[in-house]
Amino acid sequence: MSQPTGLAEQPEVRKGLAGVVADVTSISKVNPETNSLLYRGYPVQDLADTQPFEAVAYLLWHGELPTADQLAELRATERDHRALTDDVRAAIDLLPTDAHPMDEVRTAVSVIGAREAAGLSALEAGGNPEENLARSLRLFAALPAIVAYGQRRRHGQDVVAPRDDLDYSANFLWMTFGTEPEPLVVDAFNRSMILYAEHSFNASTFTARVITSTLSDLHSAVVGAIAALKGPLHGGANEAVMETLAEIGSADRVPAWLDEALAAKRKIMGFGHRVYKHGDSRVPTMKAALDTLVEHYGRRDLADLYGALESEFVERKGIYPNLDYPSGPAYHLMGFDTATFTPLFVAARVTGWTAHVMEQQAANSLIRPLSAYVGPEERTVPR
Ligand SMILES: CC(=O)SCCNC(=O)CCNC(=O)[C@H](O)C(C)(C)COP(=O)(O)OP(=O)(O)OC[C@H]1O[C@@H](n2cnc3c(N)ncnc32)[C@H](O)[C@@H]1OP(=O)(O)O
Ligand SMILES: O=C([O-])CC(=O)C(=O)O
Repeated sequence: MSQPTGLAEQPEVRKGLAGVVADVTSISKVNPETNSLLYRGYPVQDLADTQPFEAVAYLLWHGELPTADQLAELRATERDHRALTDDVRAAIDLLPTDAHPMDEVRTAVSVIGAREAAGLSALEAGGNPEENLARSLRLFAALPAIVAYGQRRRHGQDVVAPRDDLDYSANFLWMTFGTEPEPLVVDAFNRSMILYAEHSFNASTFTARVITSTLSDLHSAVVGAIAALKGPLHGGANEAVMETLAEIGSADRVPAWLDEALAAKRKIMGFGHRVYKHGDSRVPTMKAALDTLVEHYGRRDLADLYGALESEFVERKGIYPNLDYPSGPAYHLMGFDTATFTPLFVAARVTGWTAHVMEQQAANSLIRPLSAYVGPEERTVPR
């Protein structure tokens, strides 16, 4: 066996692209020093306090908040495309009922993409800015019915038709549970959608931009982004948080559980972040929404467990919760299955992903980094 190439001769490698600035963006600014997150210049917590999610989607796509007329127009189009279509339902129904809901959502977006690009060459499918804006809005409108049907199918329940008298968040909850949602729950859900909508060059968004950079189409980029988001180091953490809390069971068991988990070098899901090292800017807003739900549903036990794990882990490791930590239990209290949590993240993040797809298309350069080769030197093939 020939010797591997000497590492000493290699250029500097930034493992995981940590600290690498890959491009510019005007969509959001993550600032770990001030622990702030801006969407198009607006603090995310202020958007969560004041805006419906549809207005934030508009902001991410267009760069400005909508006027009343622009919001009404967006909402009218959203209503036109919110029902589960037959092709998507048939594709989901082909999957095992215990398929992971992220696989259902990924498949559903693939089906929509094939429908939208039917008859187009790969180059044509890339589309122009106007077509991609329209595709983004239709996909945003279609996702709630897909996520809601996924949860219902696992419980042997049929589709609930959308209601035109309800806005995006209330209708999402209606299609999932088939009951009129309470305003307090709608408000907490709306906040979670806004907080999850966008976060600069995270792994799934970067995946979408890599795919877009090859001149592939918007739906292909979103399918790739969904695949990246599924992983527990990224969006899949909100699901894993709930599993962790269920495994621990109660607040008094936290210290012993943590002793074992840390001795086994387990990652504690919902804690830590590649960019924020002193706390995630979105956590206080989502934690406040969780507190409201805890109060509403009378679940002090869950709040105690949540608080005990947070304070014990922060004290021992100095690693803080990320957005997935409060959103997991919040979605649980709203009545979502644990496996549905990451698809909810998809429904929110599709706004940020598609905004990045359009930004990438507007100033494209093929994303193709270099690698430092550490395999065998050139050698002769045995004959
Ligand atoms: C919406 C989102 O996507 S937010 C992220 C959601 N993901 C999670 O919650 C998964 C749990 N967290 C993690 O795995 C990490 O914190 C990540 C992947 C999010 C960030 O990772 P990185 O920036 O690469 O940091 P890295 O993994 O190198 O961690 C640095 C050190 O802190 C430790 N650490 C970081 N997070 C955790 C954690 N959640 N539990 C235990 N230890 C942790 C690492 O083991 C490492 O320790 P070491 O230096 O002794 O090896
Ligand atoms: O930014 C990241 O790396 C992960 C994250 O918090 C997100 O995508 O919301």
